[in-house]
Amino acid sequence: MAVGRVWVAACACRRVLRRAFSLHKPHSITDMENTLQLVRNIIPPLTTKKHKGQDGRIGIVGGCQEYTGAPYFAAISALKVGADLSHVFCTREAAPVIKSYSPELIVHPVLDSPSAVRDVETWLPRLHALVVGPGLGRDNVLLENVKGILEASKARDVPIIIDADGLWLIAQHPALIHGYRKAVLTPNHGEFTRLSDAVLRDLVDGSDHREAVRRLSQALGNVTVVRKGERDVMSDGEHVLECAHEGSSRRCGGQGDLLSGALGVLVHWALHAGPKKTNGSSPLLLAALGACSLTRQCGHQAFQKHGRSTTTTDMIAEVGPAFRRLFET
Ligand SMILES: NC(=O)C1=CN([C@@H]2O[C@H](COP(=O)(O)OP(=O)(O)OC[C@H]3O[C@@H](n4cnc5c(N)ncnc54)[C@H](OP(=O)(O)O)[C@@H]3O)[C@@H](O)[C@H]2O)[C@@H](O)CC1
Ligand SMILES: Nc1ncnc2c1ncn2[C@@H]1O[C@H](COP(=O)(O)OP(=O)(O)OP(=O)(O)O)[C@@H](O)[C@H]1O
Ligand SMILES: [Mg+2]
Repeated sequence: MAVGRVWVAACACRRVLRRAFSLHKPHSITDMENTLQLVRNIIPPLTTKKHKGQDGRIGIVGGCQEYTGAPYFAAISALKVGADLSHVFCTREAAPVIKSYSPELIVHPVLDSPSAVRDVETWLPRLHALVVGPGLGRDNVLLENVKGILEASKARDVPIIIDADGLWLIAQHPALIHGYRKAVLTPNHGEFTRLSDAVLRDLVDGSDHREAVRRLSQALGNVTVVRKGERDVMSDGEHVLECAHEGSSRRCGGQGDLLSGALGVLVHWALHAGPKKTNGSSPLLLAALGACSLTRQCGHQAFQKHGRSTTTTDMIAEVGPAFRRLFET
């Protein structure tokens, strides 16, 4: 009986997934199933043989006077997805606020200090991925420090996810990330337009999202780009994946922050899994597909319970069940 129930749940989930994902070229359903199986492959098993930190130490660079929620959402989402430790590097005055949201986060009040780059650099050898931008703001002193943090992270080969105001910085200085193959950019509609205007010489047909994302990725030297929206479209300049997994009709703030934190962990897992597990597919694209589908599944489940009052906090409460439904059934 129990086995039967599990099998039905798995089948129902597969049916949803078949409808929800498509590859750029007309690949078969089996190809899509295989792509999702590859996402499942990168998830590390839970065993008693590991030490704290092994499944992910993620850093979030962001958090200033105006925005304390965004870095919190990203950092707590990384933990809920399965990272062991989540660090937030924010300004001095944002730190006590972020700490007060959760005792589970490690919060460094360094981002507006003259020694910001050095302070973050000392942590870099211990971090598996860095998420740059949620709640960063656009203060020039902070952005200068973030430039230094990006250079230091690249020099150490640390995977970098860039979101929100981090993308504002990239639109001003695309060379900061150009050609770095361990970078993922996660623009929303406005951020994508700003980046395209800054980077592409000639206009792209705005209605062809897949081609627009592929071209932006290519122009940035094949960094992976995830364009969030009604459908999420992601590309490494060569391959294009699309995620239209059922989400919610609520557009409350913070959902992109959840996605960026989740992506930080999945990028680490995908790179750590190695080419045998990913079967030659781009690890960053697989991680992106996983993070998009998970965020949307969280939205779907939260919306079923809370309807119009759904907020990002409700979605974060769904990370565990959503993860199980998508990847562990
Ligand atoms: N609780 C917190 O602390 C949170 C803090 N956050 C932090 O806030 C900071 C700024 O982030 P942001 O996303 O508001 O940036 P920004 O570029 O000003 O975008 C707004 C512009 O884009 C447009 N626009 C957006 N989407 C669109 C769409 N689908 N379709 C069409 N237009 C669209 C929109 O257009 P409008 O509706 O105004 O005409 C507007 O012009 C950043 O640090 C972030 O992390 C957030 O993470 C939320 C939770
Ligand atoms: N119109 C839509 N329909 C369904 N899902 C959407 C829609 N727009 C965005 N999403 C989903 O919401 C999540 C966040 O995307 P969104 O565009 O809201 O990011 P954002 O603007 O950066 O969010 P944030 O408020 O955190 O900054 C993504 O998983 C995306 O798939
Ligand atoms: Mg955002």
